[in-house]
Amino acid sequence: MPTVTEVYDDASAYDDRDVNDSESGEDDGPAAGPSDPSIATPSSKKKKKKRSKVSKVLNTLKGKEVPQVMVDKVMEKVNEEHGDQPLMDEESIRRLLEQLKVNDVLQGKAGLGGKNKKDMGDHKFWSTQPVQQFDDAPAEQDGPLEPSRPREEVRQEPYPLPKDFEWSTIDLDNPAQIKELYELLSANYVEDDQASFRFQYSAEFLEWALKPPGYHKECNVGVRVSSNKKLVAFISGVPITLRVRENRVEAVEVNYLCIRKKLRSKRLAPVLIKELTRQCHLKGIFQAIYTGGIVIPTPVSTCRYFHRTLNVPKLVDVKFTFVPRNMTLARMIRLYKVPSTPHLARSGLREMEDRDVEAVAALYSRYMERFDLVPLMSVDEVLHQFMSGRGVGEISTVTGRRDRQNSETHKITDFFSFYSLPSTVINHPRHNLLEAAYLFYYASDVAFEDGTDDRGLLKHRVQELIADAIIIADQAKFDVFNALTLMDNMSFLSDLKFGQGDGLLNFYLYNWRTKPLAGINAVEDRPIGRGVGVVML
Ligand SMILES: CCCCCCCCCCCCCC(=O)SCCNC(=O)CCNC(=O)[C@H](O)C(C)(C)COP(=O)(O)OP(=O)(O)OC[C@H]1O[C@@H](n2cnc3c(N)ncnc32)[C@H](O)[C@@H]1OP(=O)(O)O
Repeated sequence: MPTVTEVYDDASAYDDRDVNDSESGEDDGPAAGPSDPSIATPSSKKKKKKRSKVSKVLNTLKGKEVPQVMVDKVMEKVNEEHGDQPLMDEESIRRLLEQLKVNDVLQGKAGLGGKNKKDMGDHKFWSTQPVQQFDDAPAEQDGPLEPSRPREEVRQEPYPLPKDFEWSTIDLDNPAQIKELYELLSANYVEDDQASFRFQYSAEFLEWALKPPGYHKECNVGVRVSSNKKLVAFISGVPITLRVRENRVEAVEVNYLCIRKKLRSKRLAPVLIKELTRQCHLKGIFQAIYTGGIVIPTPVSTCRYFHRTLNVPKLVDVKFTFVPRNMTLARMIRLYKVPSTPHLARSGLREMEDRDVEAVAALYSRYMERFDLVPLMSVDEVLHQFMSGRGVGEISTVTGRRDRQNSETHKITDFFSFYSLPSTVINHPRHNLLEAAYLFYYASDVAFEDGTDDRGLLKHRVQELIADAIIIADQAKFDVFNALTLMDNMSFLSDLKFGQGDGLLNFYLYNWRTKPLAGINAVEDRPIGRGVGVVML
């Protein structure tokens, strides 16, 4: 990983251009689709007619999947008779179709991106689990779906595996075993719908993610082929203390469920999940949090991925994004150009250090009160989450202002953090790796001043912080900066030129009932995005 230190040091090279400024003139529409679909026609009557035509075409498509061929067909239909002045561009149409899909999913009608094509009621495994089912009434009261049990009432022997396979606890203190896990995930973990990109967690990153304070080694559950001991499946759970609305919940964060491609669709996943659940029960843990692109019973919230383009030529080359019709590559490069030095370098932005950890922990705890689903972190956990990931691609910064009483000391007022998670570019002649940065946690004490939301002060501050995160990521040669519609992210995504992605991430709670939390939809008193305050690695 390139280091970022020189970025902070080079404050003299401070570039005063606002990261929001489009240098390419007013006609430079957003390239990767941050804007709402627009219909640019002069007369309102004409507009109405055209809109109804658009909705007619779109309505016929409700509930279906959105392959490229369909986008092309709709584009052709919507734009026919409009010659040089198309009503809607490709990206807008795709997004509208995606939106229809989202609505269907939320209504339980359809799966996403072909990931679960079966009927939503037909979940042989999940219908037996203590999770909210699709047709359950919204939870009146928060709490567990089934009671915790004493250790002696928990099944003592492992679940049976198909013959030829055996259980294997992955020892994270053994570099050879971490390497085996890395190899399993590199070849078999999460891919996008088109199988163009696959997450590539490094071995060091996995070690960091799977060894937080108090982790249980038995919760790294592997499956091997008995004859040759090859690792073919894995699931993990690390301890996490959650606040779900007003309840404190001791849980595990489940991640890295993976089965070798050749062994898919053999109902091995439910066995892995049950075995991990058993291990957790033996430790006295009866709740879990997990995320996934798949829709199963029942998301407590759904967030969308947004992407801030950095390396335009590469992203176009690998087809992560495309040059829209009304744009050239050169204009797109100008549009996404970022300054060379963080703006806050002047006000003390620097890498986080051990001495900051207590202040960051306090700032984090107070800031996270803004959301309904958050990890509660001890000082040790803050140390682990924001400092121990350093060598493996995590970048954490703090900024602050001088203490009024003592001009020598700084008071930490803000922090932000992001991490590196590259993806393998599958079958590309020139590029092997997409270097992606993912926004992690951040906080600002501006949130604690009265009326800051009304005056837009917090929005402004968070925007400054994330603009700097983008600059640092750009300097560190990341190709793209990703964020989800959670925490306060909605307040900067569009201004900082994030484009809406195809991917949705569903959040799930195991054995905990609560009403849906704000994600892509607002919920009661919470605006869009502001329910979820959990970022999973
Ligand atoms: C108290 C402690 C509790 C701890 C446990 C809490 C729960 C944790 C839950 C796990 C959180 C994981 C968080 C992450 O890591 S999310 C990342 C998931 N991993 C990947 O996407 C990597 C690539 N894919 C694969 O390796 C396989 O396709 C996997 C392993 C995902 C499924 O393998 P396969 O494709 O060969 O399927 P099957 O025939 O064995 O089994 C089919 C059954 O499995 C259900 N299924 C499929 N995918 C998922 C999924 N992502 N979450 C939950 N359930 C899933 C599916 O609905 C069906 O059940 P039902 O619909 O018929 O009922």
